[in-house]
Amino acid sequence: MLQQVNGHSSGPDAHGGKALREDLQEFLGQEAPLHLLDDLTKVNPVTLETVLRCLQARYMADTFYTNAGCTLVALNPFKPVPQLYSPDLMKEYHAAPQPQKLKPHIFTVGEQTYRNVKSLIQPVNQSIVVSGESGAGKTWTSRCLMKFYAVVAASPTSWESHKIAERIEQRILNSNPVMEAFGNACTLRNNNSSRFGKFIQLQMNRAHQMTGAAVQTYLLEKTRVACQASNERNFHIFYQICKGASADERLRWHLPEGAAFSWLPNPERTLEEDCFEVTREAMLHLGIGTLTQNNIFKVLAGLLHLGNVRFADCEDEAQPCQLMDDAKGSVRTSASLLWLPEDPLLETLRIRTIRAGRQQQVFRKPCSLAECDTRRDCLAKLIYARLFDWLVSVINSSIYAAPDSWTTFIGLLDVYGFESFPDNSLEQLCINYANEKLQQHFVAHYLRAQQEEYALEGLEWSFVNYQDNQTCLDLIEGTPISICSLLNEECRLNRPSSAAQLQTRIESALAGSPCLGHNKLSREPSFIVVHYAGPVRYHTAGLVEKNKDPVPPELTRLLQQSEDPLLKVLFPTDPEEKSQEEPSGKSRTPVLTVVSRFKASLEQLLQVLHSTTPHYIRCIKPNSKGQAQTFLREEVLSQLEACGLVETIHISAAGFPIRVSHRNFVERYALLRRLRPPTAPGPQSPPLNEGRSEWSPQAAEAALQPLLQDILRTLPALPGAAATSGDPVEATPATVHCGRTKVFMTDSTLELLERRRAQVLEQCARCIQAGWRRHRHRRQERQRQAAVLIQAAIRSWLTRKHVQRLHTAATVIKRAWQKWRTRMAFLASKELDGVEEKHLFQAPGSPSSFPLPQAQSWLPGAIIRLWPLGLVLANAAVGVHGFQRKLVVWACLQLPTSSPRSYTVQTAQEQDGVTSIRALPQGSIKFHCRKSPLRYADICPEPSSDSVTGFNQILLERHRLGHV
Ligand SMILES: Nc1ncnc2c1ncn2[C@@H]1O[C@H](COP(=O)(O)OP(=O)(O)OP(=O)(O)O)[C@@H](O)[C@H]1O
Repeated sequence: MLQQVNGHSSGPDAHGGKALREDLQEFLGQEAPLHLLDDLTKVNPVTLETVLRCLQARYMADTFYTNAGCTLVALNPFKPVPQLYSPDLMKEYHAAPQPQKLKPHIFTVGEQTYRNVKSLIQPVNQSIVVSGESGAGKTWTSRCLMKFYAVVAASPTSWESHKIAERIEQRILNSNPVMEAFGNACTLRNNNSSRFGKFIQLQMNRAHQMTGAAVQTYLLEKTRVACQASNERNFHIFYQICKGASADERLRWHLPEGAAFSWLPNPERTLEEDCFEVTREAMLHLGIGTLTQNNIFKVLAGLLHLGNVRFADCEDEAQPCQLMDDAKGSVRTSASLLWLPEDPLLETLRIRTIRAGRQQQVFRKPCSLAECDTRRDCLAKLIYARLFDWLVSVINSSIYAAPDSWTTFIGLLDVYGFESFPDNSLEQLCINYANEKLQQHFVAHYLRAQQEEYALEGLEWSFVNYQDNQTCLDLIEGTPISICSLLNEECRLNRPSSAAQLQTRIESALAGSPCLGHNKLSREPSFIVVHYAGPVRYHTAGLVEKNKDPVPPELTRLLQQSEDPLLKVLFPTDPEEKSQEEPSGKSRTPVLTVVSRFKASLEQLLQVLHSTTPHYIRCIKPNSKGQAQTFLREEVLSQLEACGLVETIHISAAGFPIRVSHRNFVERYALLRRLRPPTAPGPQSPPLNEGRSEWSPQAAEAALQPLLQDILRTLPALPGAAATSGDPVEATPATVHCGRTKVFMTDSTLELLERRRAQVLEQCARCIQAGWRRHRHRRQERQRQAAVLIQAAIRSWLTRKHVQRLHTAATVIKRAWQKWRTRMAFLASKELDGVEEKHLFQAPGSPSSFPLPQAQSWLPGAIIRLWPLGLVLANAAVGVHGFQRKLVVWACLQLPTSSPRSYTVQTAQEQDGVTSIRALPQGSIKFHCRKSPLRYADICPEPSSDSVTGFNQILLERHRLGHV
């Protein structure tokens, strides 16, 4: 059963078949919800058959994406699916708190990588490997992912940076139609097949905005320029020019309507990729102006005409091959379009120059017909390959970001899928070699590493057998002897060897390899390599030549003579290059073969991949005809087997795809200990850099253990949290395992841990906020108290100053009052003295004549007693005037009415005041009452019983009475 599960069984035995049928019957019971299973790991049991049924059910229900553990399986719908890639859906996945909870989609992978970059968990850089057969949808998927990043990684803060980001993204997206026009072609398997591998690095700045990109291409199938398989086409760009050029351009490029070109097969087929305008527009956006574009298209037209150059076989070997009659015009047109001199062009195509001897003597040897054709094809391939590389460099410089402007990247790898044709050659060997390498990377990343690590970490784990392709890789690229080394050796020795000889050499040198096979029935010399995806037979004919990819130096020299501005850029006169391109047979410099160049670029790519967190999208082609709603089980099955998907599902379902070192785990999740009930104090986190002098890995591990256990003890809290998410699988207790140096967990556990961590961080943030508010309140309170204190001190100081001023004023008043009183007393006494004297010497019979002793005895008392009352009454008698008033005053003063002449009262009510009272002795007493100008004169400073006081007091009272 296990063998079947892993797809290794050669044929089901009776018992296995019965068991499988039973399983299937059980499974059939669940068939109804089959299309609802988002993850193939939930299919039970995980067999090719059940996985296939699940995929088919989903495909028929128009559900094209399914998870397979850590991999996303993408089925090609072969029809436009509205809303499946809409910007709204992109935003929905981007905004989702947990995109994994949404339906499986390439946007889930895109969002996951984007969040990983943001989380800064090592390794920060991400890569997405999109693999699958030709036509399975790799390019489509990469394009959609680029659009996704263009939408989500473009939320810059300022308008200016928004514009810059938009421009960069637009350029990155514009690079697609240009590269597809020049690098894609219609093949038997895909109308828009990428004939090159592509790794795009989307570079992001600290704010996680896309600031630039870099494109690396691999192994362009340049032979297609000059040689196309039947029913296939040349690169799209040739058809675009021929169909889309204006009348004027046709004239300039010598492309009349309906012209036949031998390198332009099947021109009658019209594809949507033939849109010339789209390519021109995109080139313009990438900074390739109309002039340069026209130059490029002129050169391409020149290549088309070159393809029409035909030679006739010449019987005399000493003579160069003659041109066919109808080819003369083609040579002329081609030479003029490539801006090359016509005769040297023709001569270079037909005559070989050989340098030999110490003096490097030059010999000229006419080429055979086959050689002429090869040289012509080589010239075209050389120009096209350089043009493609130049375009990639222009695209790169257009989307380039300075190294200090980006910090992280997401890499998108779109490589040609595994290929197996009836006739396979060096191209297929390289492509399948690349796929083997990527498969190994995948295996190393997910399967082998996982299992080896489990064993190392002491985890009990029932291992799954997986197909290790190292033996196959050893056969292809191993040292000291492998297919690559043997091919390179042939090129280096430059010895003439037939296809059969090469086959024998490979078979004898690598006889011990289990992955090398031989088809004895085949008439053509070949060898078989048993790849992880199946055996492929490679023909040895032409293998060495293709590997050499020889460029006759005369061809390069010829192109260096061109006056064409573009060709001048593509073929600069560089002496170093010249010496490299002229390897003599005895040269010791290692020959740069196609295989060695490809191997080097592949190793570089794998280095980048190894330094990133990889994600895998396996594209599956439901049928080879490109029809919608057609699911051919056999074809899908072979693809599932080829990509080792079932093994992946099986191991991912039961394994722990997440592993974190103890140290990182403690660093990140130590705060979860806050979730523990406060009664049990746990161990304190040791400072991670403490005690460097005595530091040892073992000691550090030991120190981390209690902490780790403490954190893991908080995990019983997790099922509760899981329950809220509504997924009972998350509540499984055995989702975390603590190994010797690492903690292993499932995706769902990691998700829960992250959620809990976010909760704790939120609590912490709240705590900090509360603390800060408390602190701020306290500080404000202290400030308020201090202000009150200062205000009180100032007020007290001001009051004291005020009282002092009052005191000084009172003293001044007191002094003035005393002075005034003394003066008044003096004046009064003086006046009285004057009156008395006057009275004494007055004639008898005057109205106020009293006997002196009597007057002396009652007068002062009467004055003192009566004047206040008199004044009061005098002033109180409001409304009484004239004599009546006098009478009132007299009455009040109890003056003797019998002798009215003895006193005089002068009132002036109309002025609110008493002018004077004159009483007995006549004219002896006179009070001058006047309102005091002093503010405090109403207060008697030192009242004494016998002093005359209260003038002003009386006046004030009177005044108040007047107001009543
Ligand atoms: N998600 C999709 N929705 C609709 N059509 C799709 C989708 N994916 C792929 N296709 C269709 O399938 C065709 C082939 O896809 P694509 O060119 O991406 O394949 P590929 O794997 O890149 O092939 P190759 O390796 O030959 O370049 C596309 O031209 C398109 O018509």
